[in-house]
Amino acid sequence: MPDELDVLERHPKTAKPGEVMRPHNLMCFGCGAESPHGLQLEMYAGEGFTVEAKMPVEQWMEGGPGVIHGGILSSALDDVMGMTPRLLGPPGVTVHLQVDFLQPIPVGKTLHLRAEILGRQRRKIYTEGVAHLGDPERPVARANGVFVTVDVREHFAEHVENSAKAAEYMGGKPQL
Ligand SMILES: CCCCCCCCCCCCCCCC(=O)SCCNC(=O)CCNC(=O)[C@H](O)C(C)(C)COP(=O)(O)OP(=O)(O)OC[C@H]1O[C@@H](n2cnc3c(N)ncnc32)[C@H](O)[C@@H]1OP(=O)(O)O
Repeated sequence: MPDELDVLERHPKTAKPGEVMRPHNLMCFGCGAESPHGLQLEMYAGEGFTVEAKMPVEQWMEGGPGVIHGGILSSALDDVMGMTPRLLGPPGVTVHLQVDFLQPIPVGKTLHLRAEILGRQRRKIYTEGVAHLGDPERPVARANGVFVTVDVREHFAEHVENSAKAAEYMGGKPQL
């Protein structure tokens, strides 16, 4: 993370602490409530520059026998960290993701996910994510992500027709 950082300020219209945050997109693999094969994470704004979510570790998420697949865990951390730019204003897309897997995460447990903005410089938002199984003092994974804010209309213009929600997005009435 660079030394010279911008001042962080919560956007006046962002969710207040304890409120649910709108999904990136109803079909988002991480947070989309209509994504049929997705994680369907419900995210809550926390205090300061934080976002929280809980994810039951289900059988279909298995990687090694009885434990979560690392890619599923990475996706969940990516998406929770990826929600934090919304606390400041425009959404950001992941440009860098790093995950440390500290402990095996058993199927049947509930994963507690928390992301926090560490700093911002221009369009770059530096974040960290932590996962635990109920005891915040015993993290099972840690992550860092860098997100770059984008003008969503411009950024997705070339690809939005591939979305399952293309008609709504292109009709100018996105159901976010
Ligand atoms: C119509 C539809 C409505 C839909 C409404 C939905 C809205 C909701 C959307 C949100 C969705 C999120 C979903 C979850 C998170 C994903 O899953 S996102 C998916 C994976 N990520 C991607 O596809 C991003 C691919 N990358 C890109 O498209 C381009 O790299 C970007 C991000 C647009 C940046 O390109 P650019 O605009 O040309 O900017 P660029 O100057 O290259 O970089 C900007 C700054 O970032 C830095 N940077 C770039 N890459 C890196 C890197 N890898 N590491 C560190 N720094 C970097 C640059 O050095 C530069 O820094 P400064 O010059 O300011 O110091």
